[in-house]
Amino acid sequence: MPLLEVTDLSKTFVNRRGLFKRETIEAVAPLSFSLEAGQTLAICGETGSGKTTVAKLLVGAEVPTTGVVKLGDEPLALHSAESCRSIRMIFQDPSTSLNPRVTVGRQLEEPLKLNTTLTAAQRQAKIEATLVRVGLLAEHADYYPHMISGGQKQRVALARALILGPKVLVCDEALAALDVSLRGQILNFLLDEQRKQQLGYVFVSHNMGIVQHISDYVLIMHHGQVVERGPTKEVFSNPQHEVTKRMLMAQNLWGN
Ligand SMILES: Nc1ncnc2c1ncn2[C@@H]1O[C@H](COP(=O)(O)OP(=O)(O)OP(=O)(O)O)[C@@H](O)[C@H]1O
Repeated sequence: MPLLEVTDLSKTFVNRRGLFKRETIEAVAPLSFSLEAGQTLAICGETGSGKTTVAKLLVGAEVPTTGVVKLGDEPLALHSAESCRSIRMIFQDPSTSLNPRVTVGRQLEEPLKLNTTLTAAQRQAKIEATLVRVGLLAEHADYYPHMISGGQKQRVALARALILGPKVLVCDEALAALDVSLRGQILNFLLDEQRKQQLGYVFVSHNMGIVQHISDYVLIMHHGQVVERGPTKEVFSNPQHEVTKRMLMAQNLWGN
């Protein structure tokens, strides 16, 4: 049985234009896919293709127009404790996703307070262990975000995503803001965690180099539709759709 099974997930936004006019945007046309434990599915596409909307639908940050997300054989209810614990998201820019006025420790404690029955001492121990797990120090719990570097902030974001022991991580351009060497370190960490914990990753990115390195399967989106899908190796070595070819060529990964 797949770890995550998505059936006919779609999102249509309705924007008001003036008093009487409405404009509908089909950001994601009905989309189905499944993800096995320990595997990575990449969702790629150019700007505005619907990638981020898919990521937000998976973690319940947007309400779907249609569709079901199942974790194992259970449909996930929006904002249920189970979905908050099991599917966690890492955003592109940790400097905007971390609260500048709250210490790292308190930001990590928040999901524990909301989703577990751990005592204060148990929460503290969990926070320190998780900071060490992502390559930081226990003392970083007392720091404010402005006191640490961009790479360390991304590790805090990882710690916050991992602290509840999720089964699926959704990474939306999570490495885009990092320089190449930090990106390599975080990528290796993600791959290591995946191997140890059998995590499933949904990796949203327009960086085809990273996608090639990290993913087993790939979906290419264009204007809300999936235009190409398959095992990453096959799609990258023999792209069929114009958009896939264009993205690979633009990043010197095909046809040169
Ligand atoms: N809250 C919203 N209200 C109205 N339209 C929206 C909303 N969020 C996204 N859209 C529209 O849905 C479409 C898909 O947007 P989305 O952000 O998912 O694309 P994307 O592929 O992630 O793009 P990018 O790489 O630029 O982040 C776009 O046309 C966008 O303008």
